[in-house]
Amino acid sequence: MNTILQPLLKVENLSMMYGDRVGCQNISFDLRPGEVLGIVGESGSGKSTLLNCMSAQLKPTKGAISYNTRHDGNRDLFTEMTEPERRFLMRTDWAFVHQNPRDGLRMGVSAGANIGERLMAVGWRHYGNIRNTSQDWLSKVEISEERLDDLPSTFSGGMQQRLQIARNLVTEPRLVFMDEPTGGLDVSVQAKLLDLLRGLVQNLGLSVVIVTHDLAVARLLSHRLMVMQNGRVIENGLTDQVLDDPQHPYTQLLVSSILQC
Ligand SMILES: Nc1ncnc2c1ncn2[C@@H]1O[C@H](COP(=O)(O)OP(=O)(O)OP(=O)(O)O)[C@@H](O)[C@H]1O
Repeated sequence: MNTILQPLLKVENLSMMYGDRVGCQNISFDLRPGEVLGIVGESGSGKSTLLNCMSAQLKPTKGAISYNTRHDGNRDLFTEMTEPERRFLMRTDWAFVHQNPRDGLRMGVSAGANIGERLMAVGWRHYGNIRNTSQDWLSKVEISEERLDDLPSTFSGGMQQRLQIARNLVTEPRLVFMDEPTGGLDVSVQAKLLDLLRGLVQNLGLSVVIVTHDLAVARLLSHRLMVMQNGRVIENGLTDQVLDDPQHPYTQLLVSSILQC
């Protein structure tokens, strides 16, 4: 069988409860290689809970999540992988872009070290190569190479976010989780960042799960869209289809509220 066509990530009947409170409930879907999946919904609908479970940062109360590993095929994240194996995945095959770049960067070390550190985590040792690759990635995310030795705290919010993206993508992960990557930025900065992200995702053929409350971001980046409400997925389909012809009343409301803005 051609492994390329197999799902990279498989989520089956996933539920997460916080005591009596529902985080997310009965969620199932596959993520294929090279696919960008957008998750939208109002605040408190369960988007972050789902993203955190999928990225193994939160152990679901029920259900299964399996990942098609490079060497051992499909493995369940929680019943078949150990904690060190999950952490290794996070440093190598996976990446996580946080809404607040401060959560994804080390603010006390230089921009170059932020990028180089990820390379060292996957075994790079040659200082010159690490520095050159870090420099290349700075320019890929449109930051002047002269800023290589500067601390991220001397960067603007948009630059910090681009640095976080460089740090995450430098090791060529197969799967990238993004939590509101353009949230908290000015509209003009957002547009530029979105353009950059779209180019990188296409060129690198990344599989991405992106949580956003912004339908314009979802439309621009994602192939497929899941709409969440009260912890459940209420609509799921190709992005254009969901946004142009929403079936669920809540999605219709969401789409029409954007059109009225
Ligand atoms: N650590 C927690 N303890 C208890 N309840 C939680 C916790 N985290 C989330 N919840 C609850 O789970 C539900 C889903 O929250 P979640 O943060 O996943 O939503 P969200 O769609 O990501 O919201 P937002 O867009 O505001 O980040 C909410 O009812 C929330 O109150």
